Amino acid sequence: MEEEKQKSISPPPCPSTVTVRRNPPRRARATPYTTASKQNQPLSSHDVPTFPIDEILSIQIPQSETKPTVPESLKIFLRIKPLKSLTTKVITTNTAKSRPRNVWPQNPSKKHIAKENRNPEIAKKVKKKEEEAAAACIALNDSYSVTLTPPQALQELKRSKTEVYEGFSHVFPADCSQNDVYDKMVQPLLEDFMKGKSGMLAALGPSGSGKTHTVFGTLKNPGIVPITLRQIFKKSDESSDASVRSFNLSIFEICSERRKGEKAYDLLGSESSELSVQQSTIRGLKEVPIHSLEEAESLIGQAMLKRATATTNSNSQSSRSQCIINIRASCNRFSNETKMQSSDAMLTIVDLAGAEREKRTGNQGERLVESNFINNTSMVFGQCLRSLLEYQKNRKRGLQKHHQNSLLTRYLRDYLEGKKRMALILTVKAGEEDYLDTSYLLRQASPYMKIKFDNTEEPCNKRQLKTFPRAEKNKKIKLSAPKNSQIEDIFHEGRNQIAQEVHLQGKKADPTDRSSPSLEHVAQDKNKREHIIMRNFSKVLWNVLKQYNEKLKVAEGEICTLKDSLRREELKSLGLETELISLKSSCLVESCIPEVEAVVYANEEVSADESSESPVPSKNVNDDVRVRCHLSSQNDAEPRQSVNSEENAGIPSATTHDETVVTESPRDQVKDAVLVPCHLSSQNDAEPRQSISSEENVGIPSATTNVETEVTEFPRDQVIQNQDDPTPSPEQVEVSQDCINSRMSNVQTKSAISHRCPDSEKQERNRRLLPAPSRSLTEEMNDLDIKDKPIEKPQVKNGKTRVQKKAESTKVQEIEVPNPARESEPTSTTKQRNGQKPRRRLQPAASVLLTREINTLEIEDDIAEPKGNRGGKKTTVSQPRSQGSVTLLRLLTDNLHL
Ligand SMILES: Nc1ncnc2c1ncn2[C@@H]1O[C@H](COP(=O)(O)OP(=O)(O)OP(=O)(O)O)[C@@H](O)[C@H]1O
Repeated sequence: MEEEKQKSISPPPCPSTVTVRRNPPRRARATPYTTASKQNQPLSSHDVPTFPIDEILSIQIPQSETKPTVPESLKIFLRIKPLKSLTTKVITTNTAKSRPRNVWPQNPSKKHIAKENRNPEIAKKVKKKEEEAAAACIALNDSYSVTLTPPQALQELKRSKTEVYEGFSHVFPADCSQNDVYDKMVQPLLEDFMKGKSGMLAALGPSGSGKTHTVFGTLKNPGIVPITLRQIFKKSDESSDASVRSFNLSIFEICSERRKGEKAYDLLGSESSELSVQQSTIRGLKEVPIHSLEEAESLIGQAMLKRATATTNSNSQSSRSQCIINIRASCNRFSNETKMQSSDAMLTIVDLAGAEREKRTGNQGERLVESNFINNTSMVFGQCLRSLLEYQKNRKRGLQKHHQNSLLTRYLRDYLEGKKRMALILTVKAGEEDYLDTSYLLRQASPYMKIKFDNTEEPCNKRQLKTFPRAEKNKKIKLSAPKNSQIEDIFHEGRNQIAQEVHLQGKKADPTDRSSPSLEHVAQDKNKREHIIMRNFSKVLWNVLKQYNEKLKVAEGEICTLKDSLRREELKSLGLETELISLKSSCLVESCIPEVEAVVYANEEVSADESSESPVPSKNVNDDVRVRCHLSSQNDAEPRQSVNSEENAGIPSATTHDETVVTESPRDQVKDAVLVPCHLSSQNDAEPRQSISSEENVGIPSATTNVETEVTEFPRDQVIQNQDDPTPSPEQVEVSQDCINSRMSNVQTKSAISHRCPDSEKQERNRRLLPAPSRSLTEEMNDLDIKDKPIEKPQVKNGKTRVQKKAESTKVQEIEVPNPARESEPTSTTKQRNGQKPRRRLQPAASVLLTREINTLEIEDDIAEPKGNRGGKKTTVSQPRSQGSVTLLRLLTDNLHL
């Protein structure tokens, strides 16, 4: 039990090997398609679906919904100044106290109210004034219209009548507050300004109508500028990305100096901060960043103290200049919350100097000049708006460039040309004495209500185009999925560029709008653009693939046709080659035909001679072609002579060696004499019968031919001597048996070549045996060969080798007719061809033998009787002597004078 407890308590034994897998293998997530295929059955290669290119191409891309941009009309607000009596009372009071100039507007109404409360008489007077004011020339119909009623005096004169002016964006009654004005008029502009849209607000009205009061207000009753700044910082505090937005404030005025024209002064700069003006550009304007409301209010109070004012009959602090306040908002980076892009926006508020009449103001001198400048500026401003209105009614007329007539209008050119949003607030006085001023203003400004403004912030001039590089960026955008980082980068780049331009130009108080479209809109456009691009790209790619497929098919067809043509050409080439070979062979044959024909002709001749007369040597024993050709040539020339000579040469030899045979049968002797060489060769060779035809005496001519050839090689002197002297010399008569044997061995060797000849007739001849009496003839021939030996052998050998080479090359047995045979022709044959008679070369040597032989012959015997087989090999015994042989013998006998 204790052991079991110990085991249970003790930890399990450590295994011998531990495998620790630090990074388990990961598998790809199953896609819906793979899961579906796994559920059904394994996917085979044939089940792979095709790429749904058709479906992709059939997708209809929704067209981008282009919202029609509704042009916004120029907003004109009307604010009615409170009671005239109050103002006059205030004026009188102020004149009495001589209020200092350029002091922050105070709230004198409360002071007067307090005084009124303390003095009941004053209160009564005020009520009377109010009653008079109630009978003012202008009456509020509703929030959008007023009724202007001329004074009674004017009505009686029928110079004017009651008029109703309607269509205002809002009409602020006399008892409205500054906040009401802000809420109705400034709030929409401020919202757009915070989104990056610029705007402009201008106050118009006669002098003392409350323009400055509406714009700036007082400490206790601040105007739209302090309220706007307050709202700006309030919104910035509420927003989480307030740190990324910064505001700058710039204030300057345009006034007129005698003989100097219009001048611009920076109200936030030093004392003598005059600004340089070039066309519509004001350089050197100080732009002060504002970080809090207090800082902004302080700057505004500072600017108001610097503004040029003067006391007139209409206004104790009449503004003598056009004052422009610019609030520029700049964004440091992209804000995800507000979706605002990092572009600057400018909110411009203009406090115009009130047009004034000389009679009412009583200005003289310099003030009158100022009044003219003010009136002129107001007039130009009005002309610009009227021109814009007329241009929008009829664009064919073109936009009149009245803005060039004043610095203010040049500066506000974009607004006055309807390119940017702006709003106007008309301040009027309601007293009867102010009827003319009010009527003039309403008549002038009421048509402005029809002016339209495009609600787009796209710039139109070149200067502002530089601040919007978005269009160029879209061209360079990559075809990839949109990413926030990319968008941020793009907007950062645009912001940097804008910041750079602002650094270069914005510091010079250029109030032009640098607004940009929102980020959301840009992202949607980008997505749509990429989608369209990808769709078009896929279509183009598909078409290209189709075209390549068609080209591939065409190329394959061309390849097939080329292959067929190549086969045909190969067949043609083969046919041509075979034809060429046949032509070559035929040419060879034709080249050999004459010789062959010569051989055939010679054979025919020989056979004819054989059949007619005697066994003329038609075939050479040696089968030497050279010899045969030689024979043929001889036959062509004088075949009979050569044959006869040969026969003559052979006959005595037989008689010489075998006298007994001759005595027995001269015919046989003659015949045997002809067959002597063959017989001799048979003695020397073991197979003479196979190569020599005894019937046709083939071996004899060869022997004789050889002899003849050898004889032709004799020196001419010797031949001539032989011819002249028929008696053979002892040297000629001496015949060496050994030489004869060697000669015959050569003959037999040569005959071996002829074994290749398939001629059956030749073979038949070779089977025959040579006659026995030919031994004597061979002895005679050997005598001749002795002297010719050193000369004859090389020729024979040459002939043999040539024949062999030719036989090996052509392998035509019957056509073994080389030309070298002719080359090696003896001079005698050449002479024969030339028509000369062949020499009887053997005559001198054979004549001796013939005389011996012929003496023993019985010429009268026509047919030689066989004398028996000498040596047992004579097969031609029974052959009768031909008629030719007999004739030959007779001729020999006659010629030899036997
Ligand atoms: N709505 C108003 N409520 C009370 N007081 C007003 C109002 N409008 C103007 N005033 C007073 O009228 C006087 C003249 O006003 P303001 O100076 O604003 O006129 P203006 O149009 O600017 O004249 P100018 O063109 O000569 O500068 C100021 O003292 C101002 O306090």
